[in-house]
Amino acid sequence: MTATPPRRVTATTNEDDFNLGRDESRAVRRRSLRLLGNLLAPHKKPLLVAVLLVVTSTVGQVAGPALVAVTIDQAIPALLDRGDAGPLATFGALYIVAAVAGGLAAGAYIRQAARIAQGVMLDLRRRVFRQTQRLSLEFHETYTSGRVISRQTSDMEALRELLDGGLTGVVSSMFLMVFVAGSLVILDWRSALVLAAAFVPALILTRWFQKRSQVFYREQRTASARLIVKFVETMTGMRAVQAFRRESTTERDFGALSDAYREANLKTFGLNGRYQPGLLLIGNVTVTAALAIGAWRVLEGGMEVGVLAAALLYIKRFFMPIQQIGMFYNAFQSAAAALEKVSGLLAEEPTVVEPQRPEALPHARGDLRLDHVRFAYGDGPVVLPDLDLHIPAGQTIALVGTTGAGKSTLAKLVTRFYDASEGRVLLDGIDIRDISTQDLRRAVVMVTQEAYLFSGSVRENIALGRPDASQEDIEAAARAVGAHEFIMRMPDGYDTDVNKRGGRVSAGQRQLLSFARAFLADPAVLVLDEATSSLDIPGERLVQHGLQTLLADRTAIIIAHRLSTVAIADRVLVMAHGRVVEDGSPDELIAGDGRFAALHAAWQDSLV
Ligand SMILES: Nc1ncnc2c1ncn2[C@@H]1O[C@H](COP(=O)(O)OP(=O)(O)OP(=O)(O)O)[C@@H](O)[C@H]1O
Repeated sequence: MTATPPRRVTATTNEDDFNLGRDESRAVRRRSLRLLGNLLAPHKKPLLVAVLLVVTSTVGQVAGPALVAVTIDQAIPALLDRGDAGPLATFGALYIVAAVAGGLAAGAYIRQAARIAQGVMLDLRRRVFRQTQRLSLEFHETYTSGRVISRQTSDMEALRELLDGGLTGVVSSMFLMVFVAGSLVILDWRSALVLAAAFVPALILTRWFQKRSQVFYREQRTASARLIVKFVETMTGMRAVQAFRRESTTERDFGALSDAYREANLKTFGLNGRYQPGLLLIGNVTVTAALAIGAWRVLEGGMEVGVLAAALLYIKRFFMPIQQIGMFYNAFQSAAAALEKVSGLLAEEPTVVEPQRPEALPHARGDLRLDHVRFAYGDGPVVLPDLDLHIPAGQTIALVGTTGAGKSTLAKLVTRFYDASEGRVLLDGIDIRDISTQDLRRAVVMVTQEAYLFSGSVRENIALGRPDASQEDIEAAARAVGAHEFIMRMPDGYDTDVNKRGGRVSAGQRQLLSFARAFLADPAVLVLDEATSSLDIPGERLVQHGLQTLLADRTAIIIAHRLSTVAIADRVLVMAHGRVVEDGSPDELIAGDGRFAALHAAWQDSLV
């Protein structure tokens, strides 16, 4: 028995686990913080300005109670005892100045923070988009598009919510707490001791809340991502869902996932429902205790009334921001969990890497060689054990074989969507890993079954691989593959929008458009996954004719599903279990008694 190979761990491997181990959790946190630091780095100066503004506004706020104390203890007695209104006017004016300066600075701080936050979001959105395009096909085949979508939508939204409102509040709250505590120590250290005693249970409660909510918020993010994945999957697979009457099953699954999401949300709210009243209670008890002790000290003559009033105001103010922090903790946890996921996606590395020192290949001839290629997807079983193959320039190969034989895999290796696990793929004698992606993509083009059309005009869709192509070139390509006539019959000809009414094309027409696209790109090697859908006979003839024009003079590998395609090939390769089991011209193989001869006979039978 062979031992199972260890699971390959990449940055996104553990993103669905919301109960991470201690080390893993730390590593994930560190990764998010690194990303955050990286995102904030270009905003150092604006950040400094924001800090100065928040400090100014906090000083304005903490000045209030201190001014109340001196007003009660000095200014009012001065007026009452000596009829001197001077101190009252001075302290009153100072109070107004502090309030106005604090308010203005707070406003400016909010605007400054918003500017930084929007800058960070813009940068992050772009990074995620760039990264998803940079990552290799291997990543996209395992990390579903729904997940990428939830990274770019709901996770971004969570971060935006935090940066737009929450964070600004939390930062100013924290400053306020520190300044209030400092002022209280200066004003009356005994009252500060009462506050310090209350701070301990508040801290314990906050820590308890933090720990549990971290798990709950991860759970919430995961549940929300699962919901989006399910939704996107159902929408993209709507035809299959309806064709196989899967509506009730998918609805049930979606319902269960929605329910899990609701549960996850409820858990976080439940936690908050205990945390906030807890804090409120601690705050009120502290104010009461400070009042009782203070009143006793005032009676004993150890404390002035104004100082007591100011101390009580400070204590009340100290607990206000904790509550605010508690409230924003929601947004913070959500955003932290979102940042963890986004940072995981950003930390992924493409499996197919651009060569360090690429060899130039501006004009490939199209000579292909697979030199003892061995291949497995990730840690999976070996799909191609040992493929040794030479395809001279200009040859048209038809690949046939049972399903799962490895035909598409071979195509993905030749186009370098994946790299061989062992052995080499050579184009004109150069290892394709040493050819720059740009040269390789120009030399080798893959036409897939789905013949994907992007929103836009027919012209733009044909010119996909050569956006600077002239109208003449585009039209010539369309004429060559036999697409010109039907394009001209469309409402706006080449300018018809493929997503609008009248721009909808049939499966065969779609294929012709993708042939025109490939013809215009003019690669030396063409890899073509023939559509399995059967076309009507005129449609098939049209496509066949287009295909023949497209193939002329280039090296071509066609994953063939039609007998007519095999007939135009120079050479047929029959694959089974990742090996080439028959190799020869169509005529040679038909004359023999191998698999292809049997397949050919069956095909012919199906045609009569
Ligand atoms: N992305 C992937 N990850 C893991 N295994 C894969 C992946 N794609 C294909 N395989 C496996 O590799 C093997 C070969 O698949 P491949 O798609 O190359 O076959 P094929 O000959 O093109 O089949 P078909 O004619 O049905 O398209 C199959 O066993 C398949 O399960």
